[in-house]
Amino acid sequence: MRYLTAGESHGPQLTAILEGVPAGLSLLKEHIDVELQRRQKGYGRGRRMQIEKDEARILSGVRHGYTLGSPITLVVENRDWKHWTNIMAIEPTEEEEVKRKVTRPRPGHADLNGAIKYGHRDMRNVLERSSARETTMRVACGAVAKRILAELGIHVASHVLEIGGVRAANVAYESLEQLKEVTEKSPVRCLDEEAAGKMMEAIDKAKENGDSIGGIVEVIVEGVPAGLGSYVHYDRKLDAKIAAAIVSINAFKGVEFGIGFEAARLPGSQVHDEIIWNETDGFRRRTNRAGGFEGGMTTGMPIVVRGVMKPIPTLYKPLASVDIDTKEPFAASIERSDSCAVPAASVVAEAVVAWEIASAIVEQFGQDRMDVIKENIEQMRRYAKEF
Ligand SMILES: Cc1cc2nc3c(=O)[nH]c(=O)nc-3n(C[C@H](O)[C@H](O)[C@H](O)COP(=O)(O)O)c2cc1C
Ligand SMILES: C=C(O[C@@H]1CC(C(=O)O)=C[C@@H](OP(=O)(O)O)[C@H]1O)C(=O)O
Repeated sequence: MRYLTAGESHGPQLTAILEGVPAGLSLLKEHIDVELQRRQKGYGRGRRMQIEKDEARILSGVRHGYTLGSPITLVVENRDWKHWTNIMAIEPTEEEEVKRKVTRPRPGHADLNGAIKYGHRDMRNVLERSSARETTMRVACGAVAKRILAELGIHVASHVLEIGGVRAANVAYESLEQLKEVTEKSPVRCLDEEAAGKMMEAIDKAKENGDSIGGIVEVIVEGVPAGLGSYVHYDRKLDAKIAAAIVSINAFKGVEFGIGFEAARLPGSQVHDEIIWNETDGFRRRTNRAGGFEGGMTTGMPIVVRGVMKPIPTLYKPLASVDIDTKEPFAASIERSDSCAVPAASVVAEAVVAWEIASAIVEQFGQDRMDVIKENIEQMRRYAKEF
């Protein structure tokens, strides 16, 4: 499966075309809208999220509630477009252009590199597309992937582990259902209520100071059979694909699986997961420090992947920059901005991970039909149990 997204942040709409989604998947607009709304929540976001009410329209590839196997087109309207029509669609006079042009690149955003790469003297032509508004469509595509996974008994959830240096305690959760219940109620999508309060304080403080903060999110996937992905080529390793998907999210700079970077500091005896066997479950691991991957393939244990999000680049107290026209030093331009988008980004992380896993399943277990995929995956599960 693959998808492309299109659309400017302040243009009329966002579009995604999804290719290779199997036929016979039950898919309703509501399945997508629930996920879009989850992405819009989260403490620390700016005023834009009060303007937008993201909902999807399904324009192709679905009939009477089921996918057809043909390309699926999804669109989401930008409500903010009506405030930006002038700037986005009407050609300015020379005088207006000088006033409107964005010429002061923000450190940490795509402005300067994008302007150099595409030859734009008005960096609005860069920021419109480099904006994380695009993650709306990644969540829409992820919602379709989650529908595939749910039909196969595979479930995805996420939570926020850290914001601005405040770390959640290792709160054990009973099940993914319970984890979802708690995180959906938390304004910062955190399992640890006490830490959540401190995270919100840290966000308030950053905002007051005209600053921004980042954090760490964790995505967990349960029910994935062993042997998904492959060790035979670099580009068939599923953990590598997931790592790329996480780092492709705007402002994500690092990724780890299981105990992650901690593995560098521990001896092998405390890193690798011992193999056990019993009649009912077949092979399992005693622990899951590997986070569900060995050799680019799933182990059958839950997938646990974390992503690091840097602080938002747009600061109300802007950093030093240089005007690209005058070459004079200036404070970078101030665009309306979030102070922290880590909770929202955890929903995006879920979506991109779900997409990679669903794609690997469709590729490995029969590409065209949901019923065939279901049968094949059940057969693989039986085979692994009896192995
Ligand atoms: C959900 C979400 C919301 C974001 N909101 C903002 C924002 O309001 N202002 C901003 O400057 N950057 C925001 N970002 C981050 C930028 O889009 C990102 O830093 C920029 O595209 C540069 O890419 P890079 O940080 O991956 O190098 C957001 C990111 C995400 C995931
Ligand atoms: C619009 C979204 O996020 C935007 C991501 C973003 C950026 O630079 O990445 C900048 C802000 O855009 P604006 O200047 O219009 O407020 C965020 O609001 C969204 O998540 O839907």
